[in-house]
Amino acid sequence: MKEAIRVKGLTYSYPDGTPALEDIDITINEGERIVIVGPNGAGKTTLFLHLNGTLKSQDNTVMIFGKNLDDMKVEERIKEVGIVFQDPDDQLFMPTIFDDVAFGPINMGLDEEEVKNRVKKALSRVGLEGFEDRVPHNLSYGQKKRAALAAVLSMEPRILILDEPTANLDPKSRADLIQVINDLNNDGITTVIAMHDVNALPTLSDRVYVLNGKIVGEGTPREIFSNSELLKMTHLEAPDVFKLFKVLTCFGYDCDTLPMSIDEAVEFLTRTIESGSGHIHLHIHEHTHEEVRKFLDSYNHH
Ligand SMILES: Nc1ncnc2c1ncn2[C@@H]1O[C@H](COP(=O)(O)OP(=O)(O)OP(=O)(O)O)[C@@H](O)[C@H]1O
Repeated sequence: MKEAIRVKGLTYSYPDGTPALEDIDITINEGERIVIVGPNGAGKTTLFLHLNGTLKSQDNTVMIFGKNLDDMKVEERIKEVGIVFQDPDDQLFMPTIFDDVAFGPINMGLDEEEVKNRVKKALSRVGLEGFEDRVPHNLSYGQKKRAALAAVLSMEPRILILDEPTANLDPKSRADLIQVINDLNNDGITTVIAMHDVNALPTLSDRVYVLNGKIVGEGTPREIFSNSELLKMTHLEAPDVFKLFKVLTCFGYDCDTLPMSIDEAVEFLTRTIESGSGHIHLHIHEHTHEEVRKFLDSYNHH
């Protein structure tokens, strides 16, 4: 498997002396879906700015598809790594959506026909067909988020980095955007996402890095959310579904199979019911109120 991103020993402090990253080691393979979680100020944005070369690192600290990022020209970098920032207003600054989505391809020196094709394709990928002449400022927040994604997709990067893609979206827009991101990943794009939304996290990641200035944890979503020490240390919460099922079934059930998302919960319940043996037995009543209380408290204190 090809390595898409390798970060080795990345340490960074801002010019005013604020330390942001310490000795970061990360390896991401092509096609992986990675989520980076961590509290506010953990260094997620700073890390992302190193991954597209906006912030400079030492030689060979950041390798993109085996090449030292600092040796790559801007045109080469934007073909490999696209970043969608948290606030779409940071990315939409032209008079029309067409201009915004065409901006990257034009700067890549593509001809007019190819620019038009790319804009059309990118807008269609995010469900904004026909939005070419719209004024970015007048779009809804959810539409702006999708337009900002289209403005990056039009450069057809092999690695897509998204900072808080699901923040402040209504449930339908959130689900739609998750689908778009997963479709892009299915087409082979490596996705690296920073998010606080732990409920959406399992639907967007194969592997998680927990960042808190340093990398303090790495593993599958299940490994991360089963590690209560790590959750406590980083003030992270497990997804609601996982917490709920843990409370309902942990007493006597195999915690390794507990669902982490609504989809997994539906699958889990269907499987359990169909298996016949399957009484989703609420063992809670067999335990004292005090035990259950303690269990819930251990979560609430994160
Ligand atoms: N331009 C800057 N100058 C000085 N310090 C900065 C600058 N940008 C960020 N920092 C500091 O670097 C640290 C990491 O910030 P960063 O924005 O990377 O965290 P984050 O994980 O993205 O946070 P959030 O979840 O709130 O978006 C913080 O202490 C922050 O105050």
